Amino acid sequence: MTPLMEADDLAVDYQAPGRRVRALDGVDLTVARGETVGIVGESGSGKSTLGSAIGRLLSQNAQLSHGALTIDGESLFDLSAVQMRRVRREKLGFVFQDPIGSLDPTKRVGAQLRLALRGRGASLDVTGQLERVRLADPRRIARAYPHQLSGGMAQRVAIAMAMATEPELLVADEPTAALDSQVRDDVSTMIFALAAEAGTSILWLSHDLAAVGRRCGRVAVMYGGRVVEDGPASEVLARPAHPYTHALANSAPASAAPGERLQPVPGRPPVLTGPSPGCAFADRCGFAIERCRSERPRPVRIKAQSVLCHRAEELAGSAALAVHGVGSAVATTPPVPLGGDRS
Ligand SMILES: Nc1ncnc2c1ncn2[C@@H]1O[C@H](COP(=O)(O)OP(=O)(O)OP(=O)(O)O)[C@@H](O)[C@H]1O
Repeated sequence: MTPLMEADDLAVDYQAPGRRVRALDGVDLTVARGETVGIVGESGSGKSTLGSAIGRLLSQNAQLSHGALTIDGESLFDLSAVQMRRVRREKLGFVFQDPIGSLDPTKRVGAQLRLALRGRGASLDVTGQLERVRLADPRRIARAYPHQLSGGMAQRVAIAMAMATEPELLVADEPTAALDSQVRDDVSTMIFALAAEAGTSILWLSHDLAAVGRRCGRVAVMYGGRVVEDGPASEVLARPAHPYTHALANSAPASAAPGERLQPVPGRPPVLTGPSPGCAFADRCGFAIERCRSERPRPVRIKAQSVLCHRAEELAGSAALAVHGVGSAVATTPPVPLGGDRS
């Protein structure tokens, strides 16, 4: 069956002053209908570029270098602007980190919600849409301007807009990172519940491994603009098969026992100016051999995981990649199931 979303060897560059930055260096990833996929990785690994590419919402200085991105079999970079707007309207929803910045500051919430819903086949019942995202006193909220809302309220409005048409895929780029910790969990729970009701797949871009492990069925780990490990969240986070996932999982806050110091991933992530000749993690990897620096790894299957590492088979199951903590947090909480396949 055609996957809902497929990135095939997707490479995207940014032209920055005086240099070119390769943000995506051959991403391979699929999202099936009804799946919840978390994308994790350090800053600069390419998560937001991938999320924006899915809506063809990349900044003007971005350029597709090669590869393809399809939604429901339609190749996004081959569509006209009109066709792309249709795909966005009918199939995609987006929620970003900065909720107030994603709303129009000059328009009342109700007016912009109505504008966003018009022509999208969604209910124009603005109050009802605000109630769905559990906003108390929706009439008052509809009359408010974005600056009169708290971050949590504004994010709920943005979620109402994104979910009103029951999109097939919701791309959520760190949607709770700017919120207070007590609101964060409520907002995440609500997004996953609304998606489950609507049968919407989720691509959840996040730094928070533990939250991804609790909420997503699958996790894709990005490094240097590639997906270096992909598989069931409980497996990837508890029994990583890529040295980078291992380092990341051990640096995640949930992996530290009380009083224990986190072990940051040693070194700094790369800023690529072109295709990486080998594994982009080689300079920071304790297991790297010469081949890692000169030959790009191809995907290897390790149990349910797909891994980009020359030494994955050798390292599989060894104590060298044991994770403390974050994996057990994941294993005890099954991900929220989605509402089923709409095809
Ligand atoms: N508009 C831009 N112009 C130039 N370079 C950019 C631009 N946007 C992103 N980059 C660069 O592209 C690379 C990937 O960035 P991206 O924002 O996609 O990563 P990320 O994993 O989402 O990071 P974060 O978690 O910090 O949001 C980085 O090296 C970043 O500096």
